Amino acid sequence: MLCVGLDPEPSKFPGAWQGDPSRIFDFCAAIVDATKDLVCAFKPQIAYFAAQRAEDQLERLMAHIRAVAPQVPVILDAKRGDIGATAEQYAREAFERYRADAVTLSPFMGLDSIEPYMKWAGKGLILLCRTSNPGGSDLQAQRLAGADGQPGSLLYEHIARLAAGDWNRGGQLALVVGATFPAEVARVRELAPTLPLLIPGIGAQGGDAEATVRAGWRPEGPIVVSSSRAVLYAGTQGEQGPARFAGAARHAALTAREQLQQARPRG
Ligand SMILES: O=C(O)c1cc(=O)[nH]c(=O)n1[C@@H]1O[C@H](COP(=O)(O)O)[C@@H](O)[C@H]1O
Repeated sequence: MLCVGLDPEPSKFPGAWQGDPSRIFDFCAAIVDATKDLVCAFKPQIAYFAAQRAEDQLERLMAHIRAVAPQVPVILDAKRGDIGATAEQYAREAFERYRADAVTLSPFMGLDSIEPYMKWAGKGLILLCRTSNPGGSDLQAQRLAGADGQPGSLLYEHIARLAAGDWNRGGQLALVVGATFPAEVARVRELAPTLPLLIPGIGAQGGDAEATVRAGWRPEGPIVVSSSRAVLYAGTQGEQGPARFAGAARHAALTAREQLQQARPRG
C-alpha cells in the first residue's frame, strides 16, 4: 500500500549535496534503490524538478526506476487540467516523454479535459477528489443543488460518482483523497467501491495512517498511501550522518509500511 513520493528539495539534501540541484537525480535514485522492495508505487512531483530546470534529471530518474524496479508503477504527480488540445500535449509529456504509468489530473474543467489522456490505453488517470490540504474544503465540500430544489451532493461526492460511473469508460480512473480526512475517504470508498484511491497526507501533513486504511482499503478496492517528506528527509537532519540518509529513508518507509499493513482488516 505504500507509495514513496519523490519531492526533491536541494536545500534539504544531505552533506555536500545540500543546495545543489545537480544532485536531484542522485538523491532520488538513492531513495528509490533503498525503498524499491517496500513500495507499490513511486510518485515524482513534477514541480520539484521543473522549478530547478531539472526535467532532464526527471527523465533519467524515470528510466532508472524502470531499470531497477520494473514491477513498480510510477505516478507522475502533475495535477494537470486544461482544454482538450492542450491536454493532448500534457498527455504526451506524461506518457511519451516521462513514460509514466499514471498521472494526477484536476477534473475541474470537465470530461473533455480528461478525454485526451484516455487515448493512452493502459495508463492510469488519477482525479483530484477530496484533497489533503485544509483549503480543499473551499470548493470540494460545497453542496451542489439537487433536483426539485433539494440539496444535492457535495462536490467531491459528485466527482467520486462520475469517476466510478459515466466517466470511467476505459476503466482507467482512480481518485485522490487525503489521509487528513478519513471520514471523507470512507465516503469516497462508499461511492466508488472498486476504484483505486491515491491517499497522500500521512507523515508530514499529519494524516492518520490507520484510520486511512480502515476507511479506504477493501479487498476489491486498492489504496496507494503516499508519503514524501517523512521518508525522503528522515535521515538528512538531526543525528543521522549524511551518508546514512538512504538507510534512514528505508527505515521510515518500513515503519510506515508496517503501520499500514497492521491496520488492514484480516480475514
Ligand atoms: O496528488 C497528490 O499527490 C497530492 C494530493 C493532495 O491532495 N495532497 C498532496 O499533498 N498531494 C501531493 O502529495 C505529496 C505530499 O507530500 P508530503 O506531505 O511530504 O508527504 C506532495 O507532493 C503533494 O503535492
